[in-house]
Amino acid sequence: MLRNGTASVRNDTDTVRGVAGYKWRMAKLFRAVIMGPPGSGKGTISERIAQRFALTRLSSGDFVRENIAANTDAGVLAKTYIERGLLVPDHVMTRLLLPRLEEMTRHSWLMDGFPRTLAQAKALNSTCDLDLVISLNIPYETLKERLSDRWIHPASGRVYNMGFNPPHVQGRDDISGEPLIQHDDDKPEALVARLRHYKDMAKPIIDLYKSKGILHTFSGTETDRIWPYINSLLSTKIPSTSQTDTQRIPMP
Ligand SMILES: Nc1nc2c(ncn2[C@H]2C[C@H](O)[C@@H](COP(=O)(O)OP(=O)(O)OP(=O)(O)O)O2)c(=O)[nH]1
Ligand SMILES: Nc1ncnc2c1ncn2[C@@H]1O[C@H](COP(=O)(O)OP(=O)(O)O)[C@@H](O)[C@H]1O
Repeated sequence: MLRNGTASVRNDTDTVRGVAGYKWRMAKLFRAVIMGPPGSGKGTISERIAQRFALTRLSSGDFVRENIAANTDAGVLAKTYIERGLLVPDHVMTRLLLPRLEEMTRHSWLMDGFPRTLAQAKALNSTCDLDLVISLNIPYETLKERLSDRWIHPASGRVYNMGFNPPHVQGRDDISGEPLIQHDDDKPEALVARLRHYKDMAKPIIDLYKSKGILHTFSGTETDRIWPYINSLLSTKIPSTSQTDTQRIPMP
């Protein structure tokens, strides 16, 4: 259920009476979060989930970049932190993200990159009821190998790995043909600190979702081997019409 003042849609099957006396059944919506350390495959798996289950894929990093590009107040503020390699403060992130989620009353979605702190998890919790949280548990050595081989198309956020999913033309984005770049913080020396930071921040969030009974953890070294488990879990959880907002059906 989205719980802001204006938007309010039950996050379960609901019926409303429409014009001309039809009853409409609101299809059940599905809201999920994917968590994991840097390089754990959140982006790669989110993309697969979004395609397979027709969910809207949301990325906090994309929201931040959009706001920076559009010069919104929150974007201008966020930029000052990102330029210093810092996380954006909780109150700025929630100001950026929660109104967008509240607009998505008719969509099923999967969020990548938020919440990253317990305060964010609590703010999200007060806005909507999550159905499921996926947590990826990937060994450090695997993360190190993957990230040292990761190339990004900065404008779109498309991600490549020279072994796993290389671009068609080396060093170039498949869609735009623009050059790919490597992030400094994907280098091994920065990675140890990033992973430690992730563990510290994620633990209370994971505990929270565990206590709510919505946490599902997947461990392994290869996305292709983890994916079938995620796929079969979601197949049991996501209604086939997840993206449909309403269906007109005869009701007794
Ligand atoms: N070799 C190998 N590479 C993989 C596998 N799964 C994903 N990758 C690659 C794609 C990327 O280059 C890199 C990291 O994957 P993602 O960008 O999907 O990870 P994530 O979104 O968690 O990272 P982030 O939080 O954005 O730093 O590893 C795999 O099973 N094997
Ligand atoms: N939930 C969040 N809390 C705080 N800052 C965030 C959050 N999500 C994104 N950001 C900011 O936006 C930047 C880009 O995010 P993202 O694309 O997820 O990249 P990365 O995985 O490299 O951190 C982050 O480095 C951080 O400064």
